[in-house]
Amino acid sequence: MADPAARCCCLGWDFSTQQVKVVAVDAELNVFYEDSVHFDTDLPEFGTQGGVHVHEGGLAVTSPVLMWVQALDIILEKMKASGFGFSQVLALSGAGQQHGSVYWKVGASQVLKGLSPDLPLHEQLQACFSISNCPVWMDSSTTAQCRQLEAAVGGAQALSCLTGSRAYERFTGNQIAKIYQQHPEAYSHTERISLVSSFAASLFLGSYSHIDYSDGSGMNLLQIQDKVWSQACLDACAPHLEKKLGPPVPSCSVVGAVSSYYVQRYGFPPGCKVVAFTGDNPASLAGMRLEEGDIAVSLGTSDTLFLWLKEPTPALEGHIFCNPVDPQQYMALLCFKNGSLMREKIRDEAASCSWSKFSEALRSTEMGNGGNLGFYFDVMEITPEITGRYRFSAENREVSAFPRNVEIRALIEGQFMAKRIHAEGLGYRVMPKTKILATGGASHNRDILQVLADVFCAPVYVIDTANSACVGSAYQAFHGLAAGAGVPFQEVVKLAPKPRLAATPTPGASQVYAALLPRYAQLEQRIVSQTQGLLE
Ligand SMILES: O=C(CO)[C@@H](O)[C@H](O)CF
Repeated sequence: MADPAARCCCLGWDFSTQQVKVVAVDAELNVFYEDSVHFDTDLPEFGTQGGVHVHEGGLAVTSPVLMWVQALDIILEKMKASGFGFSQVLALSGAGQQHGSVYWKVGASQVLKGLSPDLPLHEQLQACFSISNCPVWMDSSTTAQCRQLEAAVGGAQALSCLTGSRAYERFTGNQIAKIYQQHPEAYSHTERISLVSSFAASLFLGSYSHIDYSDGSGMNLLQIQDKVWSQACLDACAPHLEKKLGPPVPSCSVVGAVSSYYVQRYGFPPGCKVVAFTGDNPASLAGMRLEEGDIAVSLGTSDTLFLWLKEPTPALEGHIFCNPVDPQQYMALLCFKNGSLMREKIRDEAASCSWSKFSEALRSTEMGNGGNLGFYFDVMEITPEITGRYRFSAENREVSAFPRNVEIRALIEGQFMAKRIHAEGLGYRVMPKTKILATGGASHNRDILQVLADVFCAPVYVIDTANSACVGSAYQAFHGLAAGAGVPFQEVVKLAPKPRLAATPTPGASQVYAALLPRYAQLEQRIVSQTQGLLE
């Protein structure tokens, strides 16, 4: 790492599920410093596993808010000990795990405002939270509250049209409703409710930071078209909620400057700006520098799609958020649970546990797989809700098995056709300038990427997203400094390292999949209907 002591820079923070991470990015958009604090190993006194506590019954999942505070103390002390040049920091921004919520006790704002630079944060904020263990995105204990919210606004689709998603257990409005119902005292002693992102920004500001439009879209409370809280949703969750949330702001807003605590204790410049923090996924979209028409595919345990949308079509699956880098546009997330574990199972069954044999099978079978289509959901799929394996011949006749090589291609073509069909269901359209950015384990397999390029008929680039939320936050900090002059995000980040081209569409791919995609969609709907017992 180059000398971190004397380079003008912006900091990007990520308060994620398992750690707090920071990167420093210089004016040429090079990352020259990074550090992290892992909750389980660096703060063992909190007794978390994977940064969380899973409570009895496995539905309620929380994290101790003071663990997050103390992690910030530790990482700042590590940076100080390494001689980091805090005086060169022009601005900072950050990300937080989405949907989690923090409950500031009445009077906490005065403590935040008057922090003594002689003491660490966690010693001074001990009594500032009305809820010590914050619900996080892994919580699924609010099904009743989800049904109540949907009923209050006219149903699941109505809620999706209003807030970008139907009700989900992890979404913050439902979590707040549960706390109001089960801990009314704590709720009444709460003067401010933050997301993890705006909580982290508040620590730097020394006052309550606003919730940004993008992370606020993950609450089932924000009207994503008008960018204001939905009074119907607020009222359905808990009383006086608008006052406790404060007004939402655009994600590239400068929300203030670091408090004197950071100037005196660490040497930050008094004018160091704080740009609104946002959710980890919106920050990752910024870090990947997605543009209109692009799609990012994270090929991991679950496969996650990040979409840039101009005109969203809210649905009963997936999530539409306000776009973090262009307030007039949107982004969407689609999660496919049967990702790499499904690919590994078929590799073991049909390619003798060998990725090279798996790749050989893809190279030795034609695009379109002779019209054979497969659906492989060994765990209950999210998008859509199906489980089981289904195979169909070119004549749409269900068959019990495919030859090994056909099975392998049917899995990969099916996974990617599903992604394209459901992305288009949310309003996504492949455009002439579309780039597909691939990341995650399977993005190292060029033959898998070739199928992705063919199904989408678009070039596939590979990027390293290890620090995408942090790097995206640092880019947002630079963008917040420039946005005052109306400089668009893409202009601010044009010097950033470029992704590497990995695959381009095979000639004729467009015709092959134009024929297969509607068949795949019809067969998928047939399976959904059968699964839901709607067919006799
Ligand atoms: O729940 C999620 C998105 O909706 C997760 O990706 C969390 O943001 C992870 F922190």
